[in-house]
Amino acid sequence: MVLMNPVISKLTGKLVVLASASPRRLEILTNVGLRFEVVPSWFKETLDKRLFKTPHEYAVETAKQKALEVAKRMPFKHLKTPDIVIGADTVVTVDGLILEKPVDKQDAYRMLSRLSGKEHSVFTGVAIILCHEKEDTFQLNAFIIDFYEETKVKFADLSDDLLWEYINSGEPMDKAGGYGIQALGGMLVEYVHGDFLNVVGFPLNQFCKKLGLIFSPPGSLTHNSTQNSPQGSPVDTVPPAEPAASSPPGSPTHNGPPDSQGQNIPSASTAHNVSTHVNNVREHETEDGKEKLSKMIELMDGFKASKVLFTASKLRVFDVLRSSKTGELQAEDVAQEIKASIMGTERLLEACVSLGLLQRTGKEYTNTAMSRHFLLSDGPLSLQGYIQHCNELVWPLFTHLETAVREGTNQHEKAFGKTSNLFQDAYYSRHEVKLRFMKAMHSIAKVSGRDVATAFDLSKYKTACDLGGCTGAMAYEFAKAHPGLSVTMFDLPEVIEMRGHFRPHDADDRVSFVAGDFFKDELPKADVYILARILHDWSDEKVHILLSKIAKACNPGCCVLVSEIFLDEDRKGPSRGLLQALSMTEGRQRSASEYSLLLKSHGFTAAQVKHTHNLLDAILCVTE
Ligand SMILES: Cc1cn([C@@H]2O[C@H](COP(=O)(O)OP(=O)(O)OP(=O)(O)O)[C@@H](O)[C@H]2O)c(=O)[nH]c1=O
Repeated sequence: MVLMNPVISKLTGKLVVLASASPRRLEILTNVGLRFEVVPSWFKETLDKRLFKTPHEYAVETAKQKALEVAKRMPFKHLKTPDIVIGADTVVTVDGLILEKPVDKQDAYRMLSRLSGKEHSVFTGVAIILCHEKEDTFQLNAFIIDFYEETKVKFADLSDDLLWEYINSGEPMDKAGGYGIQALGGMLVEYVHGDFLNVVGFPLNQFCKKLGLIFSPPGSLTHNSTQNSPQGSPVDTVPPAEPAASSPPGSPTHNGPPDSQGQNIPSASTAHNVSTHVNNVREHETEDGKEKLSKMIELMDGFKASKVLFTASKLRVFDVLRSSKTGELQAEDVAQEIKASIMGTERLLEACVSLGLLQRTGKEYTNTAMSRHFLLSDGPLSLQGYIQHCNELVWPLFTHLETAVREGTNQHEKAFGKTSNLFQDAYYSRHEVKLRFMKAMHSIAKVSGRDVATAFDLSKYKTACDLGGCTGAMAYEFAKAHPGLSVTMFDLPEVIEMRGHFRPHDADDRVSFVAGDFFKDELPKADVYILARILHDWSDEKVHILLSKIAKACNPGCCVLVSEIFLDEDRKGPSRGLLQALSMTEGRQRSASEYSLLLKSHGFTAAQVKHTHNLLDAILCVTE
């Protein structure tokens, strides 16, 4: 590729990391020839907006925290230190409000109807972190350059019918303000003043100018950066910290953004959209011991945090808060609603605040954006089914972990008094247990389904069969993502019987249901066989039986899409997969190459592997 911008070529040979899951940012930067890795940030976008004087300060601070989280995590978790980490955050502002990504369709409607007929601003805050690790330490020196860009956009007057048609297209859901100017959303726009790509998610022009300033000849920022900032201030030193997921705002190990109660005052950026400047993060002395201790404390307390999440979910705390008129309640009111003691409820709510699950202002508790996203029982991405499964099934199994390790067996019998293994066995014969299991699988499929369904280009295929597809949630995601695809969901008769509990809002007649046992019965004919969260449950022997049946059913050119948590090739992570393995019976967790080998022996060649950064990854293998 011809590099028109000489600055981009200056980055050759450097480990550049985009700390963003946004496919648009990836595309914009790839298009100009930048070589980089994508490591999506785990920083939760929960900064208290009220603490920022302007929307762009909020966007810049969020961008900075996203990038910092990745810069801190990489030396620890990826065992490599990036040279440059880029973070960004896009917000839409109208009527003094900051609009981020809608949590559901109603939210998208609220946003879009507010934007209708008006001019609004789109701000993207960007942080560029220049890092280098001090030799033989895990300390990271970091310089942060941040800036923002503003673009004005005017929407035409939009009828409700048009808005709903647009919302039902699914496009608004992962986009700030609930629209994508680069796609269908472009139809809503009357004019754009300013950088178009800034609206799409990344102000490329200003970014390249900033790089130009950073990588300009001697005397520039980077040349000074290992000693002093241009203002003569000390080098930023960022010790490695734990990921935001396990160290949410407000927790003891958290060292950056304000927590929900505003206890940590943010280092609110004074970023200006025309001048580059360097923010000084606190300088820390190396205190390796303290880092290790806080990691230990986090591990020791991990089970308490999980149980707080499970208990608050079981008591429906998040639903109760959502249902209140204003979305906020005091501890006494919550206690009354969940029929629990005031003191116990207050402690639970306070613990939830410390874990980033709730916010508290004065005495009023509200859900955080993360909880609204994943913890409302009727939300489109609700994890409540899986949380209930973890609480009722996985938790008891883990209380017997020591015996499981000593004996090398699954502890179902000890925990539940019955030998049980997967859906067919005695334990699962109870209706409510079956339903709970299906709800768990349903929520995983809902949350990961879109990423799995869009992981590969399947446009040349006409039919798919989702083997063991449980409630059909994944099958519907495939149908939604691929307009030319009909999907057959194949599962045990008792599963198919119960699918009535999970009827989708927008049923699609391209999805059909067939009852059968994939080990015993003939498989429906299809071009694509989907195995999502199936193979890990079975031994290699059983996997071979199933794959040979699929191979027989396949015509040349057909493919198998396996979706699982893929272990790293050295089996050192991700811990999510290795922790799950501890309560497994017959099955095992495997890496992408292990799956590819299993498939290869049945004539399927691994075509592509996709790490989705969601709950499940995916591999596509094609018949030779
Ligand atoms: C207005 C507008 C926004 N977007 C997307 O909205 C997301 C904003 O969210 P974010 O929080 O800044 O980023 P993210 O997607 O959550 O990714 P991450 O950086 O990992 O937080 C980004 O994707 C943008 O492209 C469009 O694609 N088109 C538009 O017209």
